[in-house]
Amino acid sequence: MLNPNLDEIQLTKDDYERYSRHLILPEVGLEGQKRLKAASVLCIGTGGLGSPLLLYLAAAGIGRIGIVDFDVVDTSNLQRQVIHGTSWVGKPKIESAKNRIHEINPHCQVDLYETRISSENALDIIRPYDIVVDGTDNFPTRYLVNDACVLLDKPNVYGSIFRFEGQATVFNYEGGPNYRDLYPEPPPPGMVPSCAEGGVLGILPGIIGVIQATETVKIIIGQGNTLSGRLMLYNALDMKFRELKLRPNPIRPVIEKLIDYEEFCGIPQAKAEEAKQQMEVQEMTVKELKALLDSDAKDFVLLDVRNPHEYEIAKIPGSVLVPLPDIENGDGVAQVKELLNGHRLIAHCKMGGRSAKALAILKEAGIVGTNVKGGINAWSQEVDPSVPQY
Ligand SMILES: Nc1ncnc2c1ncn2[C@@H]1O[C@H](COP(=O)(O)OP(=O)(O)OP(=O)(O)O)[C@@H](O)[C@H]1O
Repeated sequence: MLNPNLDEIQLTKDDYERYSRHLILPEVGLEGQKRLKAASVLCIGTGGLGSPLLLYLAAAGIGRIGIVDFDVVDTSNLQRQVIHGTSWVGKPKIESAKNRIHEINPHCQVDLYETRISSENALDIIRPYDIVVDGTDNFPTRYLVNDACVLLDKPNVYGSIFRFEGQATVFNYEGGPNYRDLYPEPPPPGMVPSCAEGGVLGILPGIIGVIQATETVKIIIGQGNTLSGRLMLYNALDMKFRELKLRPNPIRPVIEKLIDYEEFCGIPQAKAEEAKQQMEVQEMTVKELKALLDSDAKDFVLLDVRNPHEYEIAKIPGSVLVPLPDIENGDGVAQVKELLNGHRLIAHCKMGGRSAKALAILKEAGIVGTNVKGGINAWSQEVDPSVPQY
């Protein structure tokens, strides 16, 4: 239970009406509603998870909400980031969120931090708030938010989503476990694909984000059993919830200060590897590819290494599909050899990364090819706007 000193907190006439369905719940009542009004919550990330949880925290009557994000609203966000509307595309997410929050509840104080939370600013940003809700989508930020919450002794309400599955829990609450008890080590860089690569059902963050909002409200009003010590797992396809027990690791290293989390998660090393891989393959622009396709040249094969369902969405005329996973497991290498039959190889994917990887594998099998810079997205932007970007 937070904010036990409620002497200074009064509800207005509008508050009584607005929160009447809370006030008649004995578990919330006047005292609980005052606690919500006195509370301050920092939401990091205003994307898939941040959107629904901010809507409900604002509607519930949280007195002060801080929002951290550096990004602008993109059209591809609108399928799940329901706090943002079409007219906000291209504008800062935090401004869009504040606008919508004040539409729902003008009494909520909203503090904006248009920045990437980092080891340099995290403690100053988090310190003034009672609870932190993590709505971000990457490992360095999750370890950073965890460690900052441990150092400042703040509860950290966690959620994450991918494709059709999500998880949620409460870290660092009343002596309970934290993120490092669940994941002592980050996964090897590149092993866990992002939602931008793997996709996500738009409704999924709504479910997980609303669970995060529920846990936040329960901590504030001191009711029910929180998810502290329990990791809730949700599968939307099976429509099943499961639970894992989490315990503080007795030999977990003590967190004494914030570190370089990009380095901890091996990201500079992964980027250097990727850059090296890309430098080692020959490249061509989409305009050069267009000129080649329009010419009489017939001495090449244009290989598309995306997945079959991406090929369904958009394709470059004349391209042949051999997905990267097939090349990785070896079957695709034989297929490419057969396709080439003495012709030269040009490869592309969505943005150029997967085709560079495919070409690096093929090179080891003695097949040298050229990568199309920027992939089909660049083709759509620079050559043929009728090809959809996704
Ligand atoms: N270190 C950070 N500081 C502040 N905001 C962050 C940080 N890391 C991630 N975020 C924000 O967290 C949100 C994560 O949400 P989500 O993954 O749904 O959105 P997205 O990045 O717009 O999605 P996509 O990658 O599919 O385009 C994003 O708005 C992102 O800008």
